[in-house]
Amino acid sequence: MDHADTASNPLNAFRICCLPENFYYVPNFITSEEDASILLKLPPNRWISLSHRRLQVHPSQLSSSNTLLDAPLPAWLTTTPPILQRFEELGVFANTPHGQPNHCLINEYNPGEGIMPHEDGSAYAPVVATVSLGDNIVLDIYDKRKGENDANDDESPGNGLPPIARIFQEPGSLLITTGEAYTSLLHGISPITEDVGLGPDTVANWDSLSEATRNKIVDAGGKSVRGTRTSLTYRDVLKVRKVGIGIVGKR
Ligand SMILES: O=C(O)CCC(=O)C(=O)O
Ligand SMILES: [Fe+2]
Repeated sequence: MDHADTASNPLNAFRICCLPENFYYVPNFITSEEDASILLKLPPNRWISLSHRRLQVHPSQLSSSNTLLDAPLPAWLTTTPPILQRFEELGVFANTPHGQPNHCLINEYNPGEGIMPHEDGSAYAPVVATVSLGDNIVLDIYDKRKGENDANDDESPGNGLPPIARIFQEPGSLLITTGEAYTSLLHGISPITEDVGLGPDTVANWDSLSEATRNKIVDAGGKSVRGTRTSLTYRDVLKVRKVGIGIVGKR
């Protein structure tokens, strides 16, 4: 690691090497106590059931034109624990229009659940910061281009080819996806009950995992059994509509 490089961009210390730019994996971004306390604060009445996961959207869903109605994110997603301050220290949203996230999608996956390969799209600045809670999970990364042999296979997002990389996310970790990694790649989570074939050659961020995690995977023969894993995916919505000002000004 180059010190000058890290001084100009603190995230450089966490870049996952050998993947398209840029994925950053920050282990222990929050403590296990903070992890547990956020899970307890998730409002039970905000879940939207989808076919292979549950979802919450804070502060609210985007409009059909991808516009966010201006409203603060709740304190349990921003200040207690001080997640936004930690983003600032790392410069996560330093180059986005609002300089900080204004939107958070929360996903919950039980064993056997997942999310199809997809891209997050142009409603957001090209930065997603994902805090993982509860348990381990593997994120699969796919090339967006179609494979040469599957011209008729529009049904297979991620072009039907195997993932180009796998990123193992421990609870308490932060994964940042930005730049080319945001715009040129797809990501997804397989709807399976255990992630298999894991090791130094198959997990892109293997060297950043805790020793305990690595030992557990190795002892299990490259396997990690899924539990319930929740993700907080922070984003900066480009179009924001302020409410109230126009009404106050009118007579
Ligand atoms: O749960 C994750 O880590 C991925 C979620 C995701 O891709 C999304 O919400 O767009
Ligand atoms: Fe996504």
